[in-house]
Amino acid sequence: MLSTHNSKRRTRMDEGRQPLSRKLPISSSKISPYRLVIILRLVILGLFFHYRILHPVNDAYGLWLTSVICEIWFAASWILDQFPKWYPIERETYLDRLSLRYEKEGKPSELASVDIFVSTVDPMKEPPLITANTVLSILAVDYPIEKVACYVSDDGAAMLTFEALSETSEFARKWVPFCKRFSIEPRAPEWYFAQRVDYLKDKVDPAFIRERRAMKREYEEFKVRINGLVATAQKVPEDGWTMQDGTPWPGNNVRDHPGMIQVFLGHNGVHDVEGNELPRLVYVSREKRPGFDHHKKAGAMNSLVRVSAIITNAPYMLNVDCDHYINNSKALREAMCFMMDPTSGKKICYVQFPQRFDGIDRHDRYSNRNVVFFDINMKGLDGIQGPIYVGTGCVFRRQALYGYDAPTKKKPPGRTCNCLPKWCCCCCRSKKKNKKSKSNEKKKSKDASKQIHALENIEEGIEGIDNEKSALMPQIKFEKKFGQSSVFIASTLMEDGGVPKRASSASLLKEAIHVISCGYEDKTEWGKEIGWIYGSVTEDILTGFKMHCHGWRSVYCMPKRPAFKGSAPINLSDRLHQVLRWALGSVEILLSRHCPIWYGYGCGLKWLERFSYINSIVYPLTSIPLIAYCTLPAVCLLTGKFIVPEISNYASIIFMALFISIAATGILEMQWGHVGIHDWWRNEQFWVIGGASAHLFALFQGLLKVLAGVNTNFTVTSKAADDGEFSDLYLFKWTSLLIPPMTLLIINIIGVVVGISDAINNGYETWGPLFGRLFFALWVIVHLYPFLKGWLGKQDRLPTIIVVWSILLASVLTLLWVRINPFVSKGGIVLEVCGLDCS
Ligand SMILES: O=c1ccn([C@@H]2O[C@H](COP(=O)(O)OP(=O)(O)O[C@H]3O[C@H](CO)[C@@H](O)[C@H](O)[C@H]3O)[C@@H](O)[C@H]2O)c(=O)[nH]1
Ligand SMILES: [Mn+2]
Repeated sequence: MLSTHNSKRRTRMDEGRQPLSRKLPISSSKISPYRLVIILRLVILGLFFHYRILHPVNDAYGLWLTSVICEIWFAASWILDQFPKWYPIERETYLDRLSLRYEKEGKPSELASVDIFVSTVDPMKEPPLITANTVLSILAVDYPIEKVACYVSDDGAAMLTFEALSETSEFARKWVPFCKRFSIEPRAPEWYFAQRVDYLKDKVDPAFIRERRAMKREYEEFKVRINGLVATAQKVPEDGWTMQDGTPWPGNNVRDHPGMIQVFLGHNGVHDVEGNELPRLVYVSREKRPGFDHHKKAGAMNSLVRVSAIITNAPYMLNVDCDHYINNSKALREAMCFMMDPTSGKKICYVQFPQRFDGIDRHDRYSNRNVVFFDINMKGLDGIQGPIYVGTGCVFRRQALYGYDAPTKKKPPGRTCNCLPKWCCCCCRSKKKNKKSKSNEKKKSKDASKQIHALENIEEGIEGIDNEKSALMPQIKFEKKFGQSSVFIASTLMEDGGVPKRASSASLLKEAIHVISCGYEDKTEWGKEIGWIYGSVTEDILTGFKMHCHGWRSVYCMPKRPAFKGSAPINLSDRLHQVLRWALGSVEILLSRHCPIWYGYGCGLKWLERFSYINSIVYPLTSIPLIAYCTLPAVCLLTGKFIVPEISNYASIIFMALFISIAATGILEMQWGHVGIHDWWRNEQFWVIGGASAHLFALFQGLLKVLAGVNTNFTVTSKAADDGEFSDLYLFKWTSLLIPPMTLLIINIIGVVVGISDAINNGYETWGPLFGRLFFALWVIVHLYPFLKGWLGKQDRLPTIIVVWSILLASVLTLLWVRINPFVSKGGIVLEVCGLDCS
């Protein structure tokens, strides 16, 4: 008896020493044929261009040239997209080993602390109830309470958000213990109560049923209070808002207000209804003044980095958009399986989770889920240097955000080397090495003591400064880098996080206000080398790119139960505006100094990773060849010319082979990525729709910004609250983004009509060549089909397909009728239409 118990304990201890996660390469039966097909496709592509370039179309030289140029561009962008998918991997985590290792019985938990950032800006577009749900899911996360702090950044300085947060903190006192007692999922009440529970099936505990009902009622009342706040916030009083204690709300002028910080939970004995502590909840609205560039979301995030460093200074942080709630309460533990791994953890800058969504129509008409990206491309990157950062659902290592290089055995941390070619870097390092190691010892002790002295002058003394880093940089250098807050600087030196114990909360709060003032970042490296990087509305790509350039690696984590879920714009116009913003962000990076084509050679960035970054910023350029290529079929049908000459047998074999290899890569990719054909097809369609509209506009706006200095703004996408099921899908808002795809659609439909009627007029011998052109035009039309659906909307309850066919049929029949009309003689069509024989 005793011995079995002992051996059990021993295996458990062994288990605790095992790795916390494992790489699962894709099985070779799936990946080998995939790679083979890619190589074949490359060869076929070579033969294809060989044929295309040597066989111009003499009577339609312009058409031929345009099409070949477009094809070359498509081939190049295919290469950029394809090769980063060469080594896809998946991963597995072992949460039980994590807790065996870091949560030993009878001892306090050794899991690392995490600061969680939520960003919100406009309470009208981002309803407070949604933000509240996100905050609740964070407060109730399955992690030691004292190790979690939630910071909400309010860029809208809205009293509504502030008061909603106050209500939320009150409701959390009941919600958090309920979640933990019954281990429910997800811990965002709106989504939890939207799930159905089958009380009969699982013999559910009657106590649970009772409490669930009571909690549901409580939540309903909470919702009523929040909606009440929203209702009163609709009309601004003449002299602005006043708070409950009668003082005016400091944020009445959104563009000109002081920094505001309020700690709601996790201090002076606010406990939940069961008497337990709650995680900290902090409201932050950074200072705004006219004449300052606030750098949108990136600026907001950097303020939170500093505030959190002063108040809690956790070594890790998670950031989520206000609508991305925690759907899997173990999400933080999942991330820690990578970050806290004693062997491989140290080199990881962030753990990115895929974005998953609620409330998207079943057909996912506008490819909102982005499944191909999240399930194929990102897994590919994970096999190279790690996924790109997508802006939300990402756990960072704080030190990696401070602009340090990834640790290596040879290189001391703290050295940065960008932009210089490798040989230069190497030679400068080897030269300096000798000198440094000699003087290092002396310098270290001297600077460190100076450092400590400087810090003791401000309120708090600091113990446990990382001597090596402070030795490398004197105080002045730190201030140039991080700004004038010595408390913040001191915090950056504590690699394992934590704040000095002697600090009084009043002085800390004063310092926290200081670091969110709008001049704080002047003449520092914030946004340039450290924190979230400025200069693009897609700050995410840039921020992740910088870290990869410093040699860090990132990790893609896909737990079975999605870790986070958010909402996405489901109507056509909002979706196009979202894609427009993303593409614009990419163009901004393309034209900036951080362009991955030029930037960061000689550092840790792997070349396939670079390919992928290049791909993610040049894709808006593809809109031009794409639009040209989609116009070609219509032109061909109208003029009776074609982009290839009379086809030989050899040529038709090549064309078929190319077509088959394209299909084959797609199919094999779907297999290893576990993506369905439907999602894949949506992705293809939206690639054309977005390319023909949003990407083109982004290109022009981006150029305007660079050439004329027109500023780009961050149009926040609205997060629908709880109005009717998908009512939004059919919402049609006019925007000029719709013009190019609309035109493409119309000219191609006209082309088809003219082509068919022409063939009818000229007898059946012309049907052969017509077939090629028709196929080409239909290819464009099927890709634009979701667009057509969105455009026609729901007004006419007729199924769209009927509308399309009736337009087509009607036109063909009309023309036919004109052709066989016995009352007119056989002149040209044009003459016949007017009904008079003028000759
Ligand atoms: O001045 C601003 C503007 C925006 N935001 C926040 O930024 C987030 C993203 O905005 P959203 O309109 O939802 O953009 P999406 O296109 O849905 O977001 C994706 O793309 C963005 C990059 O364009 C990333 O920042 C996001 O994390 C990512 O989810 C929201 O939480 C906003 O509150 C701010 O905090 N301050
Ligand atoms: Mn969003």
